[in-house]
Amino acid sequence: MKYYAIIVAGGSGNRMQTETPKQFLLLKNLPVLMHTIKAFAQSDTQPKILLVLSKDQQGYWKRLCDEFNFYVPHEVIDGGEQRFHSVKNAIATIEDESFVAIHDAVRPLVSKSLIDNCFKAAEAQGNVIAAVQSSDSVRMLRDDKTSALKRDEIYLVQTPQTFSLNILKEAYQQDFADHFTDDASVVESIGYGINIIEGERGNIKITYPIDLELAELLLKN
Ligand SMILES: Nc1ccn([C@@H]2O[C@H](COP(=O)(O)OP(=O)(O)OP(=O)(O)O)[C@@H](O)[C@H]2O)c(=O)n1
Ligand SMILES: C[C@](O)(CO)[C@H](O)COP(=O)(O)O
Repeated sequence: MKYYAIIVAGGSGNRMQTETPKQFLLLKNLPVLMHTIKAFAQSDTQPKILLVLSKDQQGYWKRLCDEFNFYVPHEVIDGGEQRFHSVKNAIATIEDESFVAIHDAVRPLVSKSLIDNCFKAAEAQGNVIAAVQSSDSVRMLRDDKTSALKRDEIYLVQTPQTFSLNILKEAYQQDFADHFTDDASVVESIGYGINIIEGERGNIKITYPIDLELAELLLKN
């Protein structure tokens, strides 16, 4: 069986509000994206790495690779307008029967074991996404009223999100919809049930400046 990892790094990081997009910011003296790619390269599964970058950031990435002597093999693919389109562009380049893990470039603390367990579980069940249960109480706002939700029924979704290629090819033929915030929502909308594997509390997504500070603290030397 063949294995692929699609690392999506085609975003502009508006919420981070830094001039340099967050995937290139330094985390313990190495760009965030290099930590993420290394995690996949060091996994037992050894997936082929497809890196999605917006066209206008590809030159910058090449210069960073030279500067940091970063030689992990990977193929660069053009990003799209939304995360959905970036993933779709990468899927279009894969042809062989395979399992594909899709991962946010800005989740650099993902462990090798979570990556391997996601591939194993997806092979057994067709798809799996990493998620953790909420440790906070949760409320829903609807029509100006808030109401409590049952916390143990709520999962906070992470990546990797891992699928067989044929499921992804079918799902990503759809037009984009605003509620497609991750790959599971795209796959679910054509009728597949989504399986969950226990994620990692440390597998944070760098979204706001405080997340980068947290990642610095969490990253082992
Ligand atoms: N057109 C896009 C948008 C996002 N992403 C990637 O999807 C991941 C999760 O997205 P998010 O955290 O929202 O990143 P940004 O879109 O860059 O951030 P923001 O929403 O704050 O602008 C990131 O690794 C991001 O680079 C992508 O590949 N292509
Ligand atoms: C895919 C994701 O990381 C799962 O939590 C998340 O949905 C990405 O959302 P964003 O708004 O693109 O950051």
